[in-house]
Amino acid sequence: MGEPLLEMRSATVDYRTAGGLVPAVRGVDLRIDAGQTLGLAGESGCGKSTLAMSVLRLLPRNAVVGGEILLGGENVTEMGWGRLRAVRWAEASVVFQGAMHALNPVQRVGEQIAEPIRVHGKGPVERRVGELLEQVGLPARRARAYPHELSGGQRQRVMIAMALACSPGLIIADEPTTALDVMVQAQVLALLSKLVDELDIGLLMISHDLSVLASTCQRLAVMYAGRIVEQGRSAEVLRQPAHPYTKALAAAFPTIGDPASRLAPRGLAGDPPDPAQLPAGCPFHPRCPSAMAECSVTDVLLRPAGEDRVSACLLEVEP
Ligand SMILES: Nc1ncnc2c1ncn2[C@@H]1O[C@H](COP(=O)(O)OP(=O)(O)OP(=O)(O)O)[C@@H](O)[C@H]1O
Repeated sequence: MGEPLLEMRSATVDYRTAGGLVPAVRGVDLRIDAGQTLGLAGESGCGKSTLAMSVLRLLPRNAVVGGEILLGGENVTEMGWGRLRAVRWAEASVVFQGAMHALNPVQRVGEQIAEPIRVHGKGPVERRVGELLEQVGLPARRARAYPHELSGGQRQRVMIAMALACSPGLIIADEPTTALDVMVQAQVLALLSKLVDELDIGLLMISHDLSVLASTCQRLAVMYAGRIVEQGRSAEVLRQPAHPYTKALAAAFPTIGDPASRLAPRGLAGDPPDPAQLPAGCPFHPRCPSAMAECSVTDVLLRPAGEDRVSACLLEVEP
C-alpha cells in the first residue's frame, strides 16, 4: 500500500481563550487511503469541524495544533504558508456546509470554480470549468449563473465542482448536505459517492447524522469530547456498536433524512461535556447507561473491539 492520503498521529487542537486552553481535539489517530471514505460523526461541539479544518490549517488564529497531520506523508503542522497555499485545493480541498454563504453572491459560479484552477495553473480554464460542472450533473452553461439563480442543491454541486477543480486526492466535506431537503440531500450524497468511486479519491465526511455517513462512507469514526471513541466499517459499527455512545447515536438516527436527525439524539440524556471542564474518567460516563464504578476514574483509550474495530470502552463487546 502506498503513502496514505491523510494520516493523523496523536493530533491535538487547543483553542487559546480568555478562560484558558480549550482542548477541542485530544489525540486523534486516523488514516485515509486513496479511494477510501471515512465518516466522522458526533454531536455538536465534539470537535469534528476543528479536526477537519486542521487538515488544511484552516483554523482560527487562536488554535494551537499538535501531533502529526500528514498529507501525502508531509506534516501539515510544519508547512510554511507558501507550501500550505500550494497544497490547498491541489492535494486536498473542503466542501463546506451552506453553499450560499461559502459562494460569493456577486460573482458568476464559473468564475469561482475557475479561481483555484488559475491560481494553480492547471490548464485551459473555461473548458475545465465546463467539464467540472458536467461532472457534478450541471450543464456547462450554468457557469454563467450567479449563486442566487441556483437552487440549494445546485449550489452545493458547484461547491463540489470547485473542490474537484485541481484534482485533489482528498475531499473533506463538512456537513455537505445539512442545509438541504431530504430528496436533494440524497442526490448530493449519491453524487459524492459516485465521484469518489470514479476519481478514486479519498473522502473525509463530517456529519452529526450517522445515517448520512453510513450511506456514503465505508468506515465510520465516532467522536466524543475531542476523541475518537469508536472506529470500524460502517455497516458493522451500525449493526453492532461497541461503544455505548455509538449505540445511542445509532438508535437516534434510524433513517436517512429523518427530520429528527437534526435534533439532539433521542434516548441520550444530558449534554456533551464542556471541553474546558471534562469529567474525570471516561468523558461519556455521566451520560452512559452502562456506566460502572470504574468508568468515573478510568480514562479508557481506544482498544481492539473485534475485527478491524476499535472502541474506547471498558465493556467487553459480545462476539
Ligand atoms: N475559535 C474558537 N475559539 C475557542 N473555542 C472554539 C473555537 N472554535 C470552536 N471552539 C470550541 O471547540 C469545541 C469543538 O468545536 P467544533 O466546532 O470543532 O465542534 P463540532 O463537532 O464541529 O460542532 P458543530 O457540529 O456544532 O460544528 C467546542 O467546544 C467549541 O466551542
